[in-house]
Amino acid sequence: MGFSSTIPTASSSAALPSGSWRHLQLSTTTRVFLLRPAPSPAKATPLLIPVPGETRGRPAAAAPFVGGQVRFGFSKVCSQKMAGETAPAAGESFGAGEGKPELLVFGSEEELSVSLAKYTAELSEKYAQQRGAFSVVVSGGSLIKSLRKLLESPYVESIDWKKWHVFWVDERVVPKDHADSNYKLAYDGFLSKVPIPPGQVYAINDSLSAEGAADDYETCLKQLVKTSILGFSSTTSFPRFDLMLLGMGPDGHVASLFPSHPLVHENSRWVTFIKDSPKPPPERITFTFPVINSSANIALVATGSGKAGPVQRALGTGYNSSDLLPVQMVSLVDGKMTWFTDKEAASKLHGDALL
Ligand SMILES: O=C(O)[C@H](O)[C@@H](O)[C@H](O)[C@H](O)COP(=O)(O)O
Repeated sequence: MGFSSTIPTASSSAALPSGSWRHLQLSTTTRVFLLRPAPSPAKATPLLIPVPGETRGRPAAAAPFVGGQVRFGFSKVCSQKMAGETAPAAGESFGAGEGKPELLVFGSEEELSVSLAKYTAELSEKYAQQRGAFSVVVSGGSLIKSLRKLLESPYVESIDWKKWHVFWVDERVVPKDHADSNYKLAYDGFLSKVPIPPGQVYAINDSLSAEGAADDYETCLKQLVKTSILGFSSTTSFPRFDLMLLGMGPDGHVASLFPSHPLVHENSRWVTFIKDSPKPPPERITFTFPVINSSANIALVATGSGKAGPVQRALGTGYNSSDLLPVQMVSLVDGKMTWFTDKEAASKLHGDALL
């Protein structure tokens, strides 16, 4: 795997197949929710969608989601729908549509990883055919382990890995072979096991300072936009990645954008740096919110009880304070956000009626 010094040429585009949620394999322990478009990044009201065949739905009145209505019912209990909306037949797409975040709650991290692989593979196919390239952003942390099912059949042999272009939403400013390196984490656990061309794996230049590495990475992204490897949002004038696979810290940080840190307000740079990260190591580079929020798709993966607080802040009601957690500032301008959670991470959202 190498640095991003070689800028690949743009590939040709092709017809776009429709990717959708209708192919998701949802277990009986998995629940799917749609979230109303948030009026502000702080507030989104989840709406229950029972899995087709599910019969244990709960009445809307029992839902701790304030204002939450059962949107589509597949059982007698969950039979309400939003005024003016048409319920799909059981088994039909759950597609939330652009702008509506979707919350998936899995019975286990294992089930989550199966679904995350399918979701990623479908987007890979979609963008490889549509644009001839698939731009994927990863974070560090447990996310990499959650991608493990992509390394198994049928995905490992069916995904067109040669179309993948891999980026980091944040990176620690350490050598690439350092134990703290997010590149090393991803390489050891994922990238070394799939045939993505090395020139399409965009690690930071680890010979530079934090400032220099951020500048270098931003320059790299700008070159890739010029060659159409990366999309560009004419709405926001920031790059538009096909998919960001993001983790979230127990403090609600995403990327290296930490609570109450001024970097969360950076609105002109594509890539910036931090030298006082509250989570070690202190020196990092990070994508900025305008870049994150210009994405076409974000999968925000949060598992375990340690994430329950920020999940509640992000998705529960009544948490639209002026002091937003970074995760509350993830708000796609024109894209689709999907939360992949387990029941522990979602536990503060709904009490025992759901789990
Ligand atoms: O560079 C980093 O420190 C990571 O990218 C970090 O932002 C991580 O993604 C979250 O802290 C979630 O990590 P876990 O999923 O391991 O909790």
